[in-house]
Amino acid sequence: MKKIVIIGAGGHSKVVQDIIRALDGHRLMAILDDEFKVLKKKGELYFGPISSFKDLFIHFECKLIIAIGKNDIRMKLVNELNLDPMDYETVIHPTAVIGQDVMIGSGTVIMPNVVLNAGAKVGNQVILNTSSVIEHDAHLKDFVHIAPNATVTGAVRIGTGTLLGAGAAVIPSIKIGEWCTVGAGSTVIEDMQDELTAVGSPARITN
Ligand SMILES: CC(=O)SCCNC(=O)CCNC(=O)[C@H](O)C(C)(C)COP(=O)(O)OP(=O)(O)OC[C@H]1O[C@@H](n2cnc3c(N)ncnc32)[C@H](O)[C@@H]1OP(=O)(O)O
Repeated sequence: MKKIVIIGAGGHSKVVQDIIRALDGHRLMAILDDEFKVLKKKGELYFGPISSFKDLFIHFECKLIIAIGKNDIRMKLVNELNLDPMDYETVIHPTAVIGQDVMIGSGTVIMPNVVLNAGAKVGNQVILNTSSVIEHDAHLKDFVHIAPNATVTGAVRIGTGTLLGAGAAVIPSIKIGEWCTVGAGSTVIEDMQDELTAVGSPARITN
């Protein structure tokens, strides 16, 4: 039975907790967030500040998930914790459909009803949120978040830390840079350089 420690106690964490409960062979052991001051067991679960993961790692063989939706904060924490990628659990909801020759990085969370098609590559600490579709041969770098119902079509490239908003779509072979934001419901039909925001259909740059 894999023991799972979740960092983060917000809305995204609630969904990740549900996924762990839905997975055979996994047991949720702790929720860590700096809103908790000291490590304490309540019922079946430990609650404590983020730093208390070290105590848990000493006493138990466990894996960590950073369940924080904001890409920059997730990256900051990964850098601060400086752990081996093997210390992070990669989570795939049982209803997700995963194609052949797919690569999925460490700490990545794949939510219910996601479709990840053949030849896709997904980096570390990525969120593929509920019912998103990642088509064949698309490549997503680390810390990307594909929000619910968004569609990444064939051979698209998405850079580190980019958020594709809920229900957004990207047409085939488009390249989106690092730390971009695509508004909810928008349609990206042209390449985007780093650190840009685009909204609308077709999506237009707003910064
Ligand atoms: C499980 C979960 O909940 S996952 C959550 C995933 N998150 C999302 O999907 C949210 C995505 N975020 C958005 O769509 C936001 O609107 C952003 C980031 C694109 C823009 O946010 P802000 O910077 O606060 O922009 P603001 O609201 O001031 O709008 C700026 C302009 O863009 C327009 N705009 C903003 N968002 C959109 C959008 N999604 N589509 C079209 N136009 C938009 C506004 O109407 C406004 O236009 P105006 O200048 O003509 O009045």
